[in-house]
Amino acid sequence: MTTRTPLMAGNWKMNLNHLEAIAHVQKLAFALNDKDHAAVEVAVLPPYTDLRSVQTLVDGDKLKIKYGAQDLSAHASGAYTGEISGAMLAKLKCSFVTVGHSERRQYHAEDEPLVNAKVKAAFASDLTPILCVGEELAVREAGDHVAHTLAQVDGALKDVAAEQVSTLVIAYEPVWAIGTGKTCGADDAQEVCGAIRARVAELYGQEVADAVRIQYGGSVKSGNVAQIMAQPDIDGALVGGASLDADEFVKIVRFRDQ
Ligand SMILES: O=C(CO)COP(=O)(O)O
Repeated sequence: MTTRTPLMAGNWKMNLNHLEAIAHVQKLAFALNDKDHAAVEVAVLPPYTDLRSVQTLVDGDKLKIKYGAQDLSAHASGAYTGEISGAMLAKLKCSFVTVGHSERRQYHAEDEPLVNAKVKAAFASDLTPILCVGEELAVREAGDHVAHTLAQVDGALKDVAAEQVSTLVIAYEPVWAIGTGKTCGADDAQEVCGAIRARVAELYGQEVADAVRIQYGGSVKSGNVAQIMAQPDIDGALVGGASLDADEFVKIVRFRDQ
């Protein structure tokens, strides 16, 4: 059985300008110690306009905090006004990029083929995609949440090579639990995360499935993170609102103390 390093990632969404980003990452850097970094990989996912400032700070002070973007273009370069390529993010030394977040699927009509193309674009630039999947409330109420989420995994990973998948992060984010204060029960989150790992094993073999990190996302806070992290198939959290409060995010990183 592979030991997977937990990944706590803060998805800032459309919050914090570049000056606020610097202050926020400085606070995190001041609070986090070597023991925290040895136990947990910590990442922030700021808006694009903050990335250069975050890179300068992380590089300059040799911080162990990783960072990445919230989206990328499916295209490598060219006439795609407003888009940002994987190569541009790699040049800024981003480690991660979220792909297929439910807010992109919902407000920007991102469908499975586009999410699949973005996963491939991320890998092509040596970025680790954090592939977001999860069902809406009506789907859960109909009892179709596992099938729905696995279909999203299948679609996103179409024609992606096994060596790449073993480095992937998959975030299970039930849409009804995002920003609502309603957390998915730890058992319910484990049900889906376990099913995702089983699906990766079916598609790519057990070794790949054991290596893939699966996060839970949706109203994660210091008060519920320990229960979530106690689940065998949950290897971290993708944190929205609570990641904007540095003290709270540090407590989430220290989930073992909560
Ligand atoms: O969407 C999320 C992270 O990507 C979750 O957001 P909240 O933690 O604010 O519910």
